[in-house]
Formats: sequence, C-alpha cells, structure tokens
Amino acid sequence: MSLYHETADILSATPSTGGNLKTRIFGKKDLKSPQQQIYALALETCKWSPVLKEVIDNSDLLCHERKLSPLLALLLVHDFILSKKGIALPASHGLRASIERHKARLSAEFTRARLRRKAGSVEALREQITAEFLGGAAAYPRWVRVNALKTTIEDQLATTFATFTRVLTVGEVTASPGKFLYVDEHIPNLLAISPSFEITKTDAYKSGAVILQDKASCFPAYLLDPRSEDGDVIDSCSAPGNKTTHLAAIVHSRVPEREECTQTVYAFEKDPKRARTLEKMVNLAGAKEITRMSFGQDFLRVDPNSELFANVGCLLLDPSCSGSGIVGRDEMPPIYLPDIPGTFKKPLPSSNRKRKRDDSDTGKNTSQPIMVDDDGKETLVSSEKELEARLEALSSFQLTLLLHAFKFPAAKKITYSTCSIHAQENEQVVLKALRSDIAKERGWRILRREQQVRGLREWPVRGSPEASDVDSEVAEACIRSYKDDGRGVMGFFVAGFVRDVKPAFADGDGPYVRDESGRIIRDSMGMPTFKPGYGPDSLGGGNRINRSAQGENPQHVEDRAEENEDVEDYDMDSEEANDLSSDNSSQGDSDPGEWNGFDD
Ligand SMILES: C[S@@+](CC[C@H](N)C(=O)[O-])C[C@H]1O[C@@H](n2cnc3c(N)ncnc32)[C@H](O)[C@@H]1O
Repeated sequence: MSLYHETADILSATPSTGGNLKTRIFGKKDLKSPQQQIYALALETCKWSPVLKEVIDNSDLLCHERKLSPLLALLLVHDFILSKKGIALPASHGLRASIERHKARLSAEFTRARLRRKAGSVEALREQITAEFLGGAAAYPRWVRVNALKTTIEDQLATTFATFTRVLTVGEVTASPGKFLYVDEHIPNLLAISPSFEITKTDAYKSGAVILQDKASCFPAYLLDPRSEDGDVIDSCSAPGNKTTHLAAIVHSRVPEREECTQTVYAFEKDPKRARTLEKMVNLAGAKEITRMSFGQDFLRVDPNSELFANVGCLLLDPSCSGSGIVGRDEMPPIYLPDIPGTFKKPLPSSNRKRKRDDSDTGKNTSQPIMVDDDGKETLVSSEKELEARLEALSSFQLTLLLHAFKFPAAKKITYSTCSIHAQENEQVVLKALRSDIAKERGWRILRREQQVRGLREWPVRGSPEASDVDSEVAEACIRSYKDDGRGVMGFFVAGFVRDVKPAFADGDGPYVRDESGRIIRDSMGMPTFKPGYGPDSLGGGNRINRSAQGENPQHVEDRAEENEDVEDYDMDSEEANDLSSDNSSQGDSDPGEWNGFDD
C-alpha cells in the first residue's frame, strides 16, 4: 500500500480507534511506509486542509477524478503543491497522474486561496496557516535549548535568531504574531521563541546545535547540577534523550579548557526501539564522547555495586508516568475534507476529536477516555477506580526505581521527575522514598529549596502541601509546573535527594569484600553483591559493544537515519521526531534479561 493510502487509512479511522495521531501511527506495527513520513504527511495535510479543501472544491477536481476519495485528494494535492519533492510516486503512477492532469487549475486555485487570505507569498501564507493551526497551542512558546556541546547562546542569538525581536517576558513571545525571543531567566541556555517560526527547517536544528525541549523538561538535569567532583552520572530512563544530552552538555561545560572530560554519563533505556532514537539523539547532539548507552537495558537489573558504577555520584530518574502534564496530548488534529460531488455538503469533522470511545454505528457514545502514558502506552480508564489502579501501578514502579537508585554506593545526588500532575506519582512517591529503610540506612534526605541551584530556588511553583502530608519542607523542596498557568510550560514535577558520602567505598560500616579477581562480592553492609546473570560480570565486562547481541548492525542505524531525511520537507519538531516509537509498553513487560553492556 502506498504512503498515501496508508496515511488516508490512519486519518479516516473512526474516533473509536482511540489514540491521538502520534499513537495511532507509532502504535501501528504493520505499516509499510516509514512511520515518521506518514506522521509528517498526516500532520501537515491536516494543517493545510482548510486551504487545500478550497483548492480542490473550486477546481472541481473530484468531479473530474471520480476514483479519488476526498482524503486521498487532500494528501496528494498537499504534496503536489507544498512538498519540495512533489508527489512521492513514480511519474507513471495513476494517482500521481490524476492530480498532475489538473496542474494549471490547481496552481491557479492555490494562488487565489492565498490572495483571499491576503498573504503576499507562500511563506507568509505558511505562517498564517501555522498560527491558525496552533490555535490554543499558540499560547505556548517553542522552547529551544541551546546545546552547549555544539554552540553558545551568543552564537545562536547572532545567527539563527538574528532577525528576532528580544522581549522581556515569556508572555510577550506569544502575544502577537511575528518573530519574538525571550532568554529564560531560570534555566541557562534556554530560549522561548514564537511557535509559528519553523525552527525545524534551520541548520541549527538539523545539526543538533539547538534542541526543542520544554522548559520544565530542563529542570531535572539543571537541578541535578553534576559537577566534576560528583563523578559519573546515570540517566536511568533515557529515551528519547532530551535529559541525557542536557546532562552531557552540563558535564561538558564544566570541563576546564584544554582538559579532558573524565566523567561519563551512563544512559539506560529498557525499550530497544526507543533506545535507537536515543542513540540518534546522542549522536546528533554531539554527546557520544561523554555518553555510554546501554540498549534495551532495564535499570532495575543493573547492579549498583558493580565496579563500573563505583564512581557514580549523580542519578537522574525520569521514569515512565501517566503523561498527564503533556500539552496537546489528547487531541487528533482537525481536518477539513473537500466536498464529494453530487452529495450534500458534509459537515466538517469536529475540530477537536476528543479521545473518547464512541460507537458511531449504533449512535451510542460510550465515552470511555483512554489514558496515554508518556511512552505511548494506552490504558482504557472508564472509571475513577481504573485511573486509581493505573496510577497505583505506575507509582509503585516509580518508587521501586527510586529506591534502586538509593543503593548506588557513591551516589550523593538524585533527581526524580515526571510529566504527570498526579500527586500519587509525585509528592507521594517522594514521601514514601524518604520514609523507606534504604533512605534511612544510607542517609538520603530531600534537597531543600534553599540548597537548590539558583534558577530552581527562584522558580515560584512548588509542591502541594496537602499531597506532601503537610510537610512544608518537602512541599517547598518539590518543584512543579502546570500547563495553562501563563508560564508557557507543560505540567511537570521534580524533586532532588541528597546525602553526604564519605570518600569512595566508605559507604556504610566498612569496606567492600572482594574476591581473588578483585570483584566486589559483599557490599559495605556485608550483603552479597553478585547474583548470577546480573551485572556486567555475568557477561565478562561492562564495556561490551552490544549491537550484535541485539542483531543490530551499526549500518542499519545509519540507514534508518537516512530514511528519516525524507521527512525534511515536513514540519516535524524534535519531540515528534524523537518520540518515534511511542508504541512500547513501559512497565513490567520486559524479559528479565541480563546486562547488555554499553555501546562504546
Ligand atoms: C519519560 S520517558 C524518559 C524521557 C527522557 N528522560 C527524556 O527526557 O528524553 C521514560 C523512558 O524510560 C524507559 N523505561 C521505563 N522503565 C525502564 C527501566 N526499568 N529501565 C530503563 N528504562 C526504562 C521507557 O521505555 C521510556 O523510554
């Protein structure tokens, strides 16, 4: 089936199919065309559909080409008029011919549609259409993290953003159309720019010099504040890699000139498919030297007492969560279909097809909302009870992960974050962790507000006192953000934990016990550390290149990266591009396999 038929199928699926555009595409296993190409075509066609509908209706295309469905016509005319490469079919293909036969008429109608909108050029029309399409989302700026591994904020202000007008508040960025820019006051190297600007078309974006990352999503790495004296860093749940590359940039920025970086960022990602996205992002961001990735590795299976991690002083935990803080998560984009000749005008599909299960055939609307977590995993939540059960499962996994992080012998700083607004996944996990035996044994405490890095100490939105069991120190220490509160960020939560650590291997009561080969077999608490099948020892060392173990040929990774180039014509932002594989299931579904080693 062609790209156009597959995309039409996705867009014509009834609301009962459930899911938003992303989950419908990336959750589908049997697509022949590249998922990101289908996604970009579908999204751009929806965006342009008010104009394309006019062009198709006024040119009588569907009267002349009876075999074309309205959706197929929209998709083909989109590419014919707006894609640099035109229709992605051989010149002799019937579908392509059915559009190109009407070349003159379609082009003329497109010009008329542009002039009716008083747009002086196609570029001006594109800006107008993008702003209209963004609708409510236009209240959110585009957050752009300047990647210190590749460039500086000064360079970017003088090049990529040279034509922007600098404003003093984030609200001004979205208040009126145009090109506005705000240098964030809380997070270093972060900019907010007008959402209609097509940053994905810039060299800075394509080269990884700038990364699209919501402001709140920059909180964890900044709060963790890894310094050279903190040793190595772990990112336990890494894909698609926004925070991993942010960590690497912070580590890099602290290496004195002419000195080598001695720190390593270890990045774990349980889902092998998402791990490939992580790899692409790490490479593009120039973070490969500092980062060591372990593909398909469950962080819970990592032995904290392995020698490889003896120098790990910081851990960032950003586990799977309900994703309830994500902006625009629940919606399918509106699409305006051309009229079918000889029929009554079809009413336009509702502009916000809310994610409810409805049974259009029977006329019954069963209204069963679907919860999509931040990995794209879908759960039907038809009652409060089901939501509670889902949150309970997520929070128990999140707590397990946090308690596992507490076990790293040299660790002295941890951040825990979610893009959820639910207290069960946030303050409640923090409280349970603080009250745990391991926290008490190892001396973990909350990172109090006054101890936090300046930007986050000054960030005004804090944890909920009720959710923190009225512990005001914990509530103040927790950092939150809410969508729709005018600050232009997504809903997010982060808290930090700290403890004092004596010099390496002095954790707890005494030194480690090693076997003849030097391997640690008992930790400082006298507990055995080696379990067969766990940790790097089980495969004879942690530095093994693991691609072949997964049947992954490095060349294939390159090939896929090249395939993705095809979507350059479309506006696909990094969250979209990076979140290529939202189809994984995130919890409790892994083969309790073994250590896969790090990619070198
Ligand atoms: C919220 S996303 C991480 C986003 C990432 N930190 C970023 O900023 O780009 C959670 C990720 O954790 C992965 N994950 C879930 N459980 C895991 C585990 N036990 N070990 C390693 N990765 C895990 C999921 O597959 C998912 O990719």
